[in-house]
Amino acid sequence: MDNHIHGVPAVSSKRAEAMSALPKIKISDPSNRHPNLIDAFMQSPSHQTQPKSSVDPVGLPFSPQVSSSALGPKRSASARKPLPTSPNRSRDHGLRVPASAALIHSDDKSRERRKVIGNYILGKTIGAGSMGKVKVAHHIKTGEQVAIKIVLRQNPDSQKLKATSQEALKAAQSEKNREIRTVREAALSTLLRHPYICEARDVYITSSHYYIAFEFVDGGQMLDYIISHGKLKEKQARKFVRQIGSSLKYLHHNSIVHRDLKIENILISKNGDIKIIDFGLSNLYMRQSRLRTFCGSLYFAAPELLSAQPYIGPEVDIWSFGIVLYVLVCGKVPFDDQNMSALHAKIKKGAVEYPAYLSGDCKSLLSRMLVTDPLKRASLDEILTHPWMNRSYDGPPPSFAPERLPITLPLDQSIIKEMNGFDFGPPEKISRELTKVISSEAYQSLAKTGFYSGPISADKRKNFFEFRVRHATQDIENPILPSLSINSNIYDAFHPLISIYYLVLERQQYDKRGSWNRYVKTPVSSVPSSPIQTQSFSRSLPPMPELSDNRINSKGNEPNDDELSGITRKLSLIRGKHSPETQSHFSSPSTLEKKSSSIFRRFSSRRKPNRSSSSTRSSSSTLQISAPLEATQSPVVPRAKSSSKPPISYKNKAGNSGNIGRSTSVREGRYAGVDKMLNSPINDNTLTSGVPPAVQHNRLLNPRGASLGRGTVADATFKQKQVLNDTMGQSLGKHAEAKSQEKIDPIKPVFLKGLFSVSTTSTKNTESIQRDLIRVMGLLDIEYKEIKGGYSCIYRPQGNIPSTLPSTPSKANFNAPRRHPSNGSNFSTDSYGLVADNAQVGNTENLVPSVLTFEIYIVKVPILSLRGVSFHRISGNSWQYKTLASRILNELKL
Ligand SMILES: Nc1ncnc2c1ncn2[C@@H]1O[C@H](COP(=O)(O)OP(=O)(O)OP(=O)(O)O)[C@@H](O)[C@H]1O
Repeated sequence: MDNHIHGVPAVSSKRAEAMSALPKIKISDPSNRHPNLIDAFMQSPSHQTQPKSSVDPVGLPFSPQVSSSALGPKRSASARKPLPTSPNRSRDHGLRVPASAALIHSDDKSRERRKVIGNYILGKTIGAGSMGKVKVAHHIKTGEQVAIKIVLRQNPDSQKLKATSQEALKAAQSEKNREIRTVREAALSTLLRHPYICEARDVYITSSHYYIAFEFVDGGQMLDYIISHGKLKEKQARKFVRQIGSSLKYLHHNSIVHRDLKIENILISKNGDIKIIDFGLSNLYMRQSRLRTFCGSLYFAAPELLSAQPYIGPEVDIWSFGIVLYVLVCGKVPFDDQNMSALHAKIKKGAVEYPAYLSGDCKSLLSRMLVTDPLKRASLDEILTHPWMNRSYDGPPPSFAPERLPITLPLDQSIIKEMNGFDFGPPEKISRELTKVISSEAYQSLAKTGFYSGPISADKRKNFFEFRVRHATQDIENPILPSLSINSNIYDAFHPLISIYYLVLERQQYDKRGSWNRYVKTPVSSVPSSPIQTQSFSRSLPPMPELSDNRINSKGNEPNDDELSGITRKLSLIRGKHSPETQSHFSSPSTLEKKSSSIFRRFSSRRKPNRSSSSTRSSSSTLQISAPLEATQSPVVPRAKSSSKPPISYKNKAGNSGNIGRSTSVREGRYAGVDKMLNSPINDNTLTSGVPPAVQHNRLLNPRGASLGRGTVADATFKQKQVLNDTMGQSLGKHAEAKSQEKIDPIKPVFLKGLFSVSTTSTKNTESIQRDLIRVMGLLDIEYKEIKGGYSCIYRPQGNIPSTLPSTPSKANFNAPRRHPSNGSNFSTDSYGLVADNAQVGNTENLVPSVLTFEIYIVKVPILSLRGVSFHRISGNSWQYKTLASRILNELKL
């Protein structure tokens, strides 16, 4: 077993020196492990224009004397969606950033000291997962809001690397794998262009962290949506489901499998469309090959993953898609149990209960998706053409894949050079392999016989089939999925190298033209006689530490990664440019969905005025939540206790139990191993490596909420406190001081596209809702403090959260997962494999539920004279959170 971490030299001693040498993206060591990255930046316009001290990307103070001209490299023009500086705009997460960079520098007071990463000023934490934290940030120049995912890098000085124990090796491997995933996520997210997929704007790498800046999706999480609405009407769900289907079609078409599709990874944009996030577990697939990383989130994981059966890829997304559909239309997961092994068994058995209210078509579709045998499970095409999917629509959702022409030789080396981050190896190797694929009989014969997107003729089918079968007999130990055995389109996941070649080419073309011709899908009927002409763009990648050889084998019992090429990994960095034209495309993807059954129509059709005039956002409606409270930082507010306990500040509580749990994904989960480990005792020593505090907490305390994220964190408690502090956005040192009701500002208009249901809106006035909220938070022992527009909350469960009180039946049509408080047991949660690696199943009563952090906003719907509450989860187990939010709604009696 190779436990050496390649290409990761020590950096700490030269960090300060390098900081002053590199102006914008400071790589800590001149002999850094990312020479390509350094080169790229040194050659970039940003380097030439920026004074040395302008920005410290690793969180050092923003230098006030920097001139505005030094702000942000021109080429990193991630300003597709410049935001107004209106104080009325939607949740700003506690950070005010003027659109003019000069404003930022006009004041050299210490209060201007902010954390800056590249072109972005970091704000508060808006999410936390197994990979790390996600913070809101604003572009220094444009004010554009982004969400920056921050992932810890492996510390080359880590003692773990020198240790020889199995546990240390495992931990080191785990960190390494986390890095690989991060790089892959960055590489993919910067290449993908789809209206329903969250796109990365920039990637920054420092000696200690990765920072991936994503477009900010500000309509909330689908999970919150479900909490607000309960289950959705099928018509409403259809819109979302079609969008998810469209995204998957695009991904699979490009040889990409998401592998972590779940309700938490679906966000809603301001204009009411979905955005899929979190490509941390995604990978490239090949029809002739099998993936062997058994990862995902347990509730959403396909049965074959639990049995550690190698898989092609798309089929596991389809299962997860089925679970998501079920959650949307039923308001609960189809397989649930507090006992881990029982839950595994249920998923593997796949017996789904369909509520009587589901339509026949919906049941029919679900029953084709939630098929335990992947060979019999519906293909994506079958799903997308299913009658339920197309009711009231003209046809299946489009993939939004751009028009493509066949690739011809010689290859464009500028593209090859940019095909980094996917473990393809050096350019020469990529070139060699790709040439082989293109020269293959199968590819050539398809190229000659034409390119078709519709049903294929028997002859063509035969060609394809023969090709597949030939390869199958050589490479595949399992039968090929019928739905994947035949290509109906040469561009459809023919080979990962081809897919990435196209994606890079399209990115280059986009960068060159500033437009993205993705919506014109014209069947190509001829083969070009010359190579595809391309323009290069900068996509420089630092080298990635090589994977060690201790990959999982097909038995699923070793750390592993997918094996597509098995060659040296390269880090990837893309600095994509984005143009307004693209934004205009993306601002209204729904226009392509001709008969969208928008659940938002109710509001959007009525209201157009009164939006922030400076807004350049294209959304047809604007979510504007303004503070009922003072805009300045408010002191920590005690619970308005109805109980006799004294108010407790965050600080007091965080010091005791600042653990954040969250339902997360199994980063390298081995569900097969899970089964084996079900009776293993918890071993703390194996848990902490490199995993964010939330995850560590989950690992320690929450068998089903844990994640197999990687990395090292030596002092979990400290980090947990840090996360809490960050999460809460201000220091925790102050004692609580109740705010009087008079301090509440009138709520400014909020315009929400259907984000409310009867359960979350009310004709009550603001003060009344606030009073109720404080009462309920006190009742439920929820710590809170006032923030702009609402409350920032921490819940540290002492026991279970009853989903309802007998006396207060839920108004929300919400079916929380069963969490029985009896016998003092705690929740078990919604995740996932690692847990089982460390937990004693059948002993769930010993598990401690995770801490939940979330926000509650009081909002106003002006035309309807309604007020309401809106939830936003920051961290903690999704289903516990869902239960708690439901309970709050019940008690509020809006
Ligand atoms: N682009 C975005 N816009 C707004 N919020 C985001 C964005 N990306 C992530 N978030 C928030 O951060 C949370 C964590 O993000 P993400 O799922 O990517 O992290 P993770 O560490 O990979 O999580 P997990 O362990 O569940 O896989 C999300 O649930 C969401 O609330």
